[in-house]
Amino acid sequence: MTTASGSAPLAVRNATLKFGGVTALDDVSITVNDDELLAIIGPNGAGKTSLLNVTAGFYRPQKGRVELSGTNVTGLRVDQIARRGLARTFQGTHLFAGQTVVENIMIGRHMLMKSNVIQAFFQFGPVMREESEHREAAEEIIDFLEIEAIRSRPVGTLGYGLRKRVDLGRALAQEPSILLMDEPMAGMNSEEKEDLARFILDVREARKIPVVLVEHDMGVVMDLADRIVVLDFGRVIAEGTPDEIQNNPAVIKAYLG
Ligand SMILES: Nc1ncnc2c1ncn2[C@@H]1O[C@H](COP(=O)(O)OP(=O)(O)OP(=O)(O)O)[C@@H](O)[C@H]1O
Repeated sequence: MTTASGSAPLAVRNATLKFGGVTALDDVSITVNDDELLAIIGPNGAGKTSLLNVTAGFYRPQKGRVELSGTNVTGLRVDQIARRGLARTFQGTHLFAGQTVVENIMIGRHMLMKSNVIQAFFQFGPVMREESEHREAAEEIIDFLEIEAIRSRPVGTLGYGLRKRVDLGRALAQEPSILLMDEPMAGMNSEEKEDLARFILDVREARKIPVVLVEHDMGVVMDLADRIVVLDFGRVIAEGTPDEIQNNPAVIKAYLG
């Protein structure tokens, strides 16, 4: 399935990324279709985070390209790609520990704000209206993620599972058309994993956006993914449904070494 324009929401085409002598990605191509959850798995050092970083504009591949709905975005800055609808959550979290939950979620909204300081000076009314619309959107996300009780707490005082949920809230506040999640379950206990898995399913239901999930927890991957791409030593070694991947000899070999 593709968008109305006939292009997939995200395509990475023949990306090669090298760090000195290390080839992190070697001619990697992936396509993410409308409304699907694509998981990217592979042993440590396989290139999963590098692939997300190339996609989000943190790294520019030496070869290949990244397309969002058919538009080449290779070489654009991270914020330019984010404004084109790509949001991500991070390994660990990228939140401001001293700021409250609401403030951190509002940071995601700022990406969308039209007003600048000069407008704020001359056009108080419209700017206030815009600000209040963004506050309302942030409040909806807080409801959706069931974090009302902690809305005024500094993020640094929260446990890991809740911080990850706020990070998801910050990403959703950007109103993305595609969401990348980098090892969201790492460091979580099983209850926190179940909670986050439920929210990922809810996001898909409510927003109808594709999600790209890099994750080591195979139980989570097999439960959530529509399709899986397997990387090993920077190359795609398999691609298929969870059933196909679990029975793929090349995948079993990569994991068992
Ligand atoms: N900034 C960097 N500088 C140098 N080498 C890097 C850098 N980032 C990644 N690499 C190397 O690129 C390769 C792929 O790393 P990457 O982090 O993408 O793998 P990964 O599959 O995400 O691993 P993990 O599951 O351990 O997070 C590794 O050999 C890694 O050491």
